[in-house]
Amino acid sequence: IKTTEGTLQGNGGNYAIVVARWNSFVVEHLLDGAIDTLRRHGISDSQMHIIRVPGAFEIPMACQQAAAHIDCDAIIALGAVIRGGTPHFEYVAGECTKGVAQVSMDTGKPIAFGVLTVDSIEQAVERSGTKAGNKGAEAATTALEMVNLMTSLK
Ligand SMILES: O=c1[nH]c(NC[C@H](O)[C@H](O)[C@H](O)CO)c([N+](=O)[O-])c(=O)[nH]1
Repeated sequence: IKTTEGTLQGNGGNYAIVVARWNSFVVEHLLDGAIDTLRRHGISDSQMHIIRVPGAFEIPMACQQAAAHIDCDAIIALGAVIRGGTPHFEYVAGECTKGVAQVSMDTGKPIAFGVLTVDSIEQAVERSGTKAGNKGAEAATTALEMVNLMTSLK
């Protein structure tokens, strides 16, 4: 059975990292995890481009513009949508998730989804470098693998 899969080897790919400013006390740890993971796989800082947006709702648009105008082989989307007791959470989390998936398919660019959608600040802290790992680091690993996969499929 022929199988193609991406390795986690460093590569010459360029990585756009779209980062939301909302809940930055958590999101900055996701960013640190993503950058550290890329560096440890041999990606140089010159292969990374950080794009900052106000909140998760703006992430899809920034991903779309990055895919269109920036030389990037993959995008890493980082943010934290924390349920604040308002229905706002549902709309923001839902639109961000749907928007990122849509942009990835429309542009053919891999977008690693490192946007936390959690019920509490504690859950967000757990997923940004404590008990439940670092979702930013995981997203960076996904991006590396997808860049290598895309190369293998060509
Ligand atoms: O990134 C987030 N944006 C949030 N809202 C802002 C939104 O992403 C937009 O920036 C805003 O609506 C302006 O368009 C959040 N909440 O409202 O809870 C949140 O938890 N996280």
